[in-house]
Amino acid sequence: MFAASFVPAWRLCGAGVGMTSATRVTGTGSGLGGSGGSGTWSAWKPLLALGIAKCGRSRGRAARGLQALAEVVEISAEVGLGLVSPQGAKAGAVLIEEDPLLQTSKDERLPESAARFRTLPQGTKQKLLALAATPGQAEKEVGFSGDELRFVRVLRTNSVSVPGAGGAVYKTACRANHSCRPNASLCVGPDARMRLKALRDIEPGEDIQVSYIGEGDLLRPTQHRQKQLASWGFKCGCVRCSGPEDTRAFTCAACGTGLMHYEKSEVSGHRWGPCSCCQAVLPAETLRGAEEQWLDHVQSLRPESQEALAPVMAAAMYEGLCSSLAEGGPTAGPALEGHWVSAKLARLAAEELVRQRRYQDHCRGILRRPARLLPCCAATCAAPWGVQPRAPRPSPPTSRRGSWPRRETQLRCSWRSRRRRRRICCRGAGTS
Ligand SMILES: C[S@@+](CC[C@H](N)C(=O)[O-])C[C@H]1O[C@@H](n2cnc3c(N)ncnc32)[C@H](O)[C@@H]1O
Repeated sequence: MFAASFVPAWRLCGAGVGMTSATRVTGTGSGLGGSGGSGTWSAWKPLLALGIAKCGRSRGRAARGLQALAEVVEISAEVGLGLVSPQGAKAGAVLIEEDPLLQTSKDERLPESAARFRTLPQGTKQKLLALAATPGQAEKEVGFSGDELRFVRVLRTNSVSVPGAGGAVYKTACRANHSCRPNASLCVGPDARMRLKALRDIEPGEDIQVSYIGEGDLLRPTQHRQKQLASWGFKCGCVRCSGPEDTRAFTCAACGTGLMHYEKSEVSGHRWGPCSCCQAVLPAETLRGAEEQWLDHVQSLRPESQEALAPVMAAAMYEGLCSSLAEGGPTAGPALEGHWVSAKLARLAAEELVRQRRYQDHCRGILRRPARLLPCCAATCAAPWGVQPRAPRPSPPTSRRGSWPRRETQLRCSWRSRRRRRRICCRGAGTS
């Protein structure tokens, strides 16, 4: 069905530093040549200066002569246009608030969308056609030409999924470019109104970047993320994609405390590096085998028949992982704060704990792990389960035996002993 494939679901995700941008022409409207990579710029100058000024709550700002929180600027010939924050913003600030130019329904097919496009007012058509349009699979574009072909491509490139409905396209928010460490997030309500929110403090002049892929994918290794992004027709060069791999670290089986990071190198090939603590090197096959085993475990949580059970099983697996890492042993495991498998298990486990309406404090502890792995997740990780990241802690237990449930106590103990061992190890390394 068309709707499932075209809505690229720019899902919500977290913060971090953005991609560096090259040339920047801050938008007063006159500076753009035709090199944005997306076509009909000349018909479309006013967008450049609009920033937040035309969107909902920002009307007041514009009237008071305040600067926009987000402006559309030219980033580079390759990237095209993008959003920038001229005066910076605090975490949680709404940078843009706007209604869609066009909404599509859930099971709508391309010909139906194209038919609807034909009936739109000329002004709306122009605004839609001015958005970026990545060529897609030729077979899906058969039968379209001219403006309709461009419109179909605009839909594919810019459509944002609306909860419980189909997709929607926005005039300004759709100018946000992607980063695997985004600093902003697209939040769309069931009414399709878009709020682009800062996930962390944004510096004046910094690019505003969102993630086009879901949080689950965002936690996964570079190669996986690049594959997901291929349909937008660019190779992501963000700090995470061009820097060291941050989601495939294993704990060292030799010392039980250090980490072995997966190193990306086009020249010498990809490999796991030596232990950060004892410098031991493990054969690549050992680590690959261990990783595949854990991937199988996670895959086994997938089948729909067991969907309801998945969080329960994940909680048990996560608990097992925590204790095996705490105990050390002959097999290395995916690091709690450095491997996407642990992060995924942690999130599913937290889901289960929230479902049980127990272990709220413990659950926040678990959620902090993927958040540390990818700090941008801190805000959004908690949201789906209604856990407020900054909710007050419950009063401490009177005695460990007394009020804390057994599982909680066990996990806390194993984490604590692991932390203690790491401290000892680091002290040892420092003095030798
Ligand atoms: C939704 S549009 C974003 C706005 C677009 N840059 C424009 O000029 O309107 C998505 C397109 O922007 C470009 N893009 C987004 N993020 C990018 C990135 N990190 N690196 C290179 N190109 C990117 C790609 O061409 C992608 O298909």
